[in-house]
Amino acid sequence: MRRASADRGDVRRTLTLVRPAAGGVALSALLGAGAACASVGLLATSAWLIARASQQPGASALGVAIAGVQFFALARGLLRYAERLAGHDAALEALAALRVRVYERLEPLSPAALPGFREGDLLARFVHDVDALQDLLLRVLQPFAIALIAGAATVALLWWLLPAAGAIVLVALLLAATVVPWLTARESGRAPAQANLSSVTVEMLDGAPELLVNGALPGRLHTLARLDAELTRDDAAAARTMGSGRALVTLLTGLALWGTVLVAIHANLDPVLLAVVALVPLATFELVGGLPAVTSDLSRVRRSAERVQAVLDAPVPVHEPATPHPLPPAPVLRVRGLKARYGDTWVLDGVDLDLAPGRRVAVVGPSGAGKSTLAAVLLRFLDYEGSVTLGGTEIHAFDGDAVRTVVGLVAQDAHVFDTTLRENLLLARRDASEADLHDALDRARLLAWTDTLPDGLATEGGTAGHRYSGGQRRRIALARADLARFPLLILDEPGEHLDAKTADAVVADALEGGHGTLLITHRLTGLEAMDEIVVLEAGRVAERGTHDDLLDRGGRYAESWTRARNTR
Ligand SMILES: Nc1ncnc2c1ncn2[C@@H]1O[C@H](COP(=O)(O)OP(=O)(O)OP(=O)(O)O)[C@@H](O)[C@H]1O
Repeated sequence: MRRASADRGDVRRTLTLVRPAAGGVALSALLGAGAACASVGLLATSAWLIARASQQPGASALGVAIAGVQFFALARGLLRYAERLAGHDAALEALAALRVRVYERLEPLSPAALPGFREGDLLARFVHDVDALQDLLLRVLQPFAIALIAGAATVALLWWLLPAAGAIVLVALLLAATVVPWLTARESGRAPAQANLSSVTVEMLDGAPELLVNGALPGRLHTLARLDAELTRDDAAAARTMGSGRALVTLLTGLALWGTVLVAIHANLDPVLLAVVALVPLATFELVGGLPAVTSDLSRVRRSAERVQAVLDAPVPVHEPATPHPLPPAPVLRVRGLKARYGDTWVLDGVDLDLAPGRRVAVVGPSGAGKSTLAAVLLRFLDYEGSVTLGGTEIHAFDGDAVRTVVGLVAQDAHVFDTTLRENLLLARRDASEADLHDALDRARLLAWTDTLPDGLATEGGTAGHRYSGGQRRRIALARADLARFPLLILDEPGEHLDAKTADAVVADALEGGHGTLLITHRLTGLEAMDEIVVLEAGRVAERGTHDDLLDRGGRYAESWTRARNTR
């Protein structure tokens, strides 16, 4: 019960999101109702014309009816065309508004809070579920409104001709519009089943090499086949209930037709009008016949609304200011007593740090110490407590995107897009010239490699740049950061997954360029060049100083450094 009202709440909230399209939907429903009424009119005038013509009156007696048939036939076609146009226009407008809304919500979630959703599931929510929501307008609200208006018009016409016939059709229509959809209503499990299928497929494709090596692929394929069978079963069950619904409506239509004919005969109705009374309900029952599908669509839309609203309701990890402060001229970061958390778990507690152009700071510490979280705060991906100022102003007073024009990131898993090398570089600066690209590649030491590529910068890298080596991908990310010319740059594990020689070279090159550098690393080599090394442990600063200071102190850093040197 609580679930049903929560679903209704989600549908209602979805409706408020698509409110800009309300005018278009109302217009399209009116046009559709007009087309349905024209169908009723066409059937009525045709029935009258055929029945009257069989009595062989003069041509003048049929003139108006002939004009009526032409008018209704033409009006029906034109109105239906206009209805489709207006309806799809409104639905596409609503869809665009929804997609933008969901995307706007995903964007701030992506760096810190997306792990709450499985990748494929998120894709299904963004693509299938948002798509399904347009059906709320086109396949639920609109058909219902059209059936209501056209049904009322038919009953009114019949009531005027013969009240008993009007009453019979009214009862049959009410049964077809309420009891039949209620009988055939079923919970649609399509959205979750489709999301499961999508999650497992994405995960399987991403982890294909590991699954193959560990012999786990057959198991995954089996799961995939089971989920696929579930989806097929759900679709088949939906088709069966829909078929039963349609059969019940057909039965009601037949009974209503017999009923109207019998009462018309009993009332000694004029034979010409009897033909009209017998045929007119057909057009309306055709519309009502679609209502069982509407309830099944509504159930599907509810599931999708619930899933989309879950994304929209996910807590935002960072709050943007209502009126952002303009960026300061001096890109100087000052961190004092910084605390940060995920949910209720604090992962940074009392961190101090200073970063300015030309200054090099390394943050080292064991896995889970909070190094990447510190980067997330400085990049405005995560809210914080304590103080983090940029040019003297708290960074939460600036727009997050503006902060990220000052503080750049070369992430541990920097993404290389499935496009050309040139496009991957231009991501950092759209207006970069060939000379700029050349210089950036040179500084990232990629030129010797790119010069050997037959297609040069037009070389495609494949999915996530898998046609490049790990070192090349890392250097592409460095070249991108170089092009963007960030005054302050965070390098998150630039040497990770690279052999020691390549890693040392990448780190050394990354420090060049005059920008302020925050180097996050496990590797303790090459840190002699840093102005300060901050050792984080469980979110707190355990030690800080230069490489020599820390070695002299003989603490945690000196211990780790000596151990690392001995294993080299
Ligand atoms: N998005 C997240 N949601 C919840 N907890 C998180 C999230 N990201 C990190 N954590 C937790 O916060 C703590 C600090 O993680 P963080 O990634 O900052 O550590 P790290 O020092 O960068 O580790 P590593 O060196 O392994 O990358 C860890 O306990 C981690 O499990």
